[in-house]
Amino acid sequence: MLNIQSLSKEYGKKQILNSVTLTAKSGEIIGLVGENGAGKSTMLQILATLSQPTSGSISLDDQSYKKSKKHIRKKVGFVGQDIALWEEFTVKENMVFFEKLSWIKKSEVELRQLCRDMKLEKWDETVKTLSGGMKRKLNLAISLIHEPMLLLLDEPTVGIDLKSRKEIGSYLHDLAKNHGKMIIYTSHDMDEINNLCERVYCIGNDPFYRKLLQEYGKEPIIL
Ligand SMILES: Nc1ncnc2c1ncn2[C@@H]1O[C@H](COP(=O)(O)OP(=O)(O)OP(=O)(O)O)[C@@H](O)[C@H]1O
Repeated sequence: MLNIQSLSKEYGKKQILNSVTLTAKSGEIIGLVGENGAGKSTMLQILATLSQPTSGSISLDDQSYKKSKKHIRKKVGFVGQDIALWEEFTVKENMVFFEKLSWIKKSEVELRQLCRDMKLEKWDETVKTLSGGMKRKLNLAISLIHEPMLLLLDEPTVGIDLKSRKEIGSYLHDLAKNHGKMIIYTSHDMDEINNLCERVYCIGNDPFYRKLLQEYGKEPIIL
């Protein structure tokens, strides 16, 4: 269970997140929408322990973010908007490198299967020769090596072709429903959010997003 209580974030005098309270259970996929600059990435970065909230508390499976950062990091997978890969290494070398940093060990066969699950077959190709979408698939595969229980995905499918998006969506759905992962997902693609997420939160009380969510038959939940 992820438990976020009265979470606020300010940058200087600018309030980005204002007393956010939200809980998520194993198997849930939660969508975050909102205009550019609303605070979606800020929220994910805090949940990934990469940024500190100004106030409020977070716990994952009753472990406090404040007290157990090291343990929390073992349970969280994060795919940020920026691609973070070794460009001169092959796909395989990137997977093996990040596996070495992981607390869960994986064989080469398992690492290759993770890439296949993301519809990435280019095992021996240098990352710099891959397309943007392929790099995103590799980033996603890397985020799953340590089998996180909470997966934070910040616009993970930007640039990924429609067929692969659909397949990755099914894979994420399976991860949540059959393997008990919690997933928090941001995207500007409302169809994607609508298909994947049972609960959708709007960051910032913007009438445009309230209306959009209603049009999609989602109860708008405002943060
Ligand atoms: N390190 C920082 N210092 C100061 N302000 C910041 C910092 N990081 C983000 N911000 C500001 O916080 C606000 C929220 O940014 P954030 O990246 O979370 O928005 P977002 O909803 O993810 O936007 P987008 O849809 O464009 O990705 C923005 O106004 C941004 O300028």
